[in-house]
Amino acid sequence: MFSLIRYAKKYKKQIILGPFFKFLEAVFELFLPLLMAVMVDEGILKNDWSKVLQMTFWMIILSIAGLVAAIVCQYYASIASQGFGTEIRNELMKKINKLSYKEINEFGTDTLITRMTNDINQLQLAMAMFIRLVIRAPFLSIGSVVMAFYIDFQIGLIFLALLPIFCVLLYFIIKKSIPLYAKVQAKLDRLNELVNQNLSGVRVIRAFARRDTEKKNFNEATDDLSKEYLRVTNISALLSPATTLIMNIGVVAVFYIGGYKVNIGNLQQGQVLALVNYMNQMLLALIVVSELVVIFTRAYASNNRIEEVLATDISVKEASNAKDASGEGDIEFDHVNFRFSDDYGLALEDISFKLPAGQTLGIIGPTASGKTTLTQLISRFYDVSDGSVKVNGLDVRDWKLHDLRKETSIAPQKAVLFSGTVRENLQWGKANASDQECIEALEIAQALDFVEALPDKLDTEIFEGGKNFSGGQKQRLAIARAVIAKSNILILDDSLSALDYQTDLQLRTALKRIDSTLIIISQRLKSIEDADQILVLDNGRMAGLGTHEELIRTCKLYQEIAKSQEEEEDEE
Ligand SMILES: Nc1ncnc2c1ncn2[C@@H]1O[C@H](COP(=O)(O)OP(=O)(O)OP(=O)(O)O)[C@@H](O)[C@H]1O
Repeated sequence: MFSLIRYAKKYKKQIILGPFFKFLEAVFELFLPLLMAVMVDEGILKNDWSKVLQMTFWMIILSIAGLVAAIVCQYYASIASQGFGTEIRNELMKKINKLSYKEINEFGTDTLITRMTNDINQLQLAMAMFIRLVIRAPFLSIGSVVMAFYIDFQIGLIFLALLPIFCVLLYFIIKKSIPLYAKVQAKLDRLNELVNQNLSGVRVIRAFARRDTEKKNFNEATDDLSKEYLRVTNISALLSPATTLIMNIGVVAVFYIGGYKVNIGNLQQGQVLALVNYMNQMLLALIVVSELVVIFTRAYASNNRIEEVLATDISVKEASNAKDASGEGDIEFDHVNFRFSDDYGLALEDISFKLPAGQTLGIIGPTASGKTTLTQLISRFYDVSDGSVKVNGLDVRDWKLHDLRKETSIAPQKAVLFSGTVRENLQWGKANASDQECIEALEIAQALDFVEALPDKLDTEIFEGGKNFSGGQKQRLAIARAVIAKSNILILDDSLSALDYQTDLQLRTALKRIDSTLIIISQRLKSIEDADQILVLDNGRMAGLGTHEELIRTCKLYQEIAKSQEEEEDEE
C-alpha cells in the first residue's frame, strides 16, 4: 500500500524494536488497574498497609519501566521517521533535478515544493505514529477487553457489546471526514501557490496596484481552507463527546452490574474500579486507532503524489552509448521541427542553419517567435520533434548530457541570481574560479565597475533572487557567470535588453576577445547587425538567414524591423 516504505529499509531495526518497546509499555499499563484492584481490595479495605506499600512499590516500578520503554520507542520513532523522510527527500530532489523542462512545466513548481515539504511531512508523521501507536492502540483496546473478561465474564460482555457501537460510529466519522481531508489538502495547495506567487511577485503586485485584489484572493483562499477545515474538524470533534457518551453508558453499566455483584459478594470494590479503568483505556485506545486511520489515509495520498513524481518518465534521457564530442563548438540545425507537447502546434518549423565554431549568430524576431525555444534545443533542454541538432558534428541526443551542458553556457532572458556572494554566483559557472578569473569575466560583462564599487566587492552578499541589484546589473552578472565557464558555445538570450546602447556596444566588443561560438538573441537590431549570420524568426519559421547586408536587401520582416527601429531612434 505504501510503496515508499522501500526508503525505510535502513531503519528496519527501529521499525521493529520501536513498536516492541511501545508494546512493553502497554503491557505495563495494562497491569496497573489490576495492581490497583489488589491495593484497594486487599490493602485499603482490609487495613493491610504493608499490602498497600507493596502494591504502590510495584505500581511505581511498572510506571518507571513504562516510561523507559516509551522513551526508547520515541527515540527509535524519531530516528526512523526523520531518516525515512530524509531518504525520500533526497530521492525526490535527485529526481526533480533530472526532470526535463517538459516535466517540470507539466507539474508546476508550486506543487513540486508542496510535495517536497508537506507531503513528506505527512509520511514522516505516519511513520512516527506507526512505530508509536500501531501496536499499542489495538493491543490496549483488545487487552482491556481480555482483562475485563479475566476479572468478570458478564462485565466482559458489556465491553464486547460497546466495541461494535464504537466501531460503527468510527466508521461513519472516518467515511465522512476522509474525502474532506483530501479537499483540505487541495485547498492547502492552492494557498501555498498564492503565498508563493505573492511573495515572489511582490514588486509587480505593488506596481500594478493589485494589492487589494491579491489580498481579496488570499482572504478567499484562507476562508475556503478554514471553512473546509471547520467542516472536517466539526465531524472529527463529534468523536470525542460521542466516545464519552458511550464510555459513560459503559461506566454506568459496569457500576450497576458491578455494584450488584459486590452486594452479593461475587466481586470486590477494587475490581469494579479496575473495570472502569479498563473501560476508559479501551475507548481512548479506540480513539487513537481512529486518528491513525486518518493519518494513514492522508499519508497514502501523499505517498501517491510523491510516487507520481518519482515514476515520471524523463523525456530527455542520455543514450546508453552516449559520447563526448569534443570540438570547438560548431552547431548545425537540420530541418528541425519542435512542439512542446502533442496538444500544441509547432513552436519551431523546418529550421536549418550551420554555425561554424567561433562565429556569431544573431537571432531576431517578434515576441513569441521561438527564439528562446531554438536555443534550448542546443543544450537539449527539450528534444526536437523532427530533424536534428548537431554540436561538433554529433547529434545532441548522442551526447553525454553533462558534457553537452558543459559545452554550452547560457545567460538567460530572466537573469536568475542565487543567494550567496557575487563570487559564489560566478563560481556556478566555474567551480573554484580564482579572483583573477572572476575579474576577467566581470570585465567582459561590463560588470567590473559596479562590483568594485560594492562595499565588499566580490564578497558582497546577493539577496534572494538578486533583489539588491538593478535589472541591468543582474543581467551583467548573469553574463559574467556564463562567460567565466569558458564554454565553446555562449548563448545570450536577450541578455542585453536592460543595457544602454553604449554598454551594449562595449560588451559586444569585449566578447570578441573570447573565441566561443556566440549566439545573441536580441530585439534590438543594433545588437546583432555585425554578427556573421542573422536568423530572422517569425512565428516559429525562418523568415531569413544571412548577414545584415543580405537581409536588409532580401528579408521583408528584417526590413520592417530595421525601419521601425530607425524611426524610434529618430523620434528619440
Ligand atoms: N513551456 C512551454 N509550453 C508550451 N508553450 C511554450 C512553452 N514555452 C514557450 N512556449 C510557446 O512557444 C512559443 C515561442 O516561445 P519563445 O519563448 O521561444 O519565444 P521568444 O521568441 O523567445 O519570445 P520573447 O521574445 O518574448 O522572449 C510561444 O508561443 C510560447 O507561448
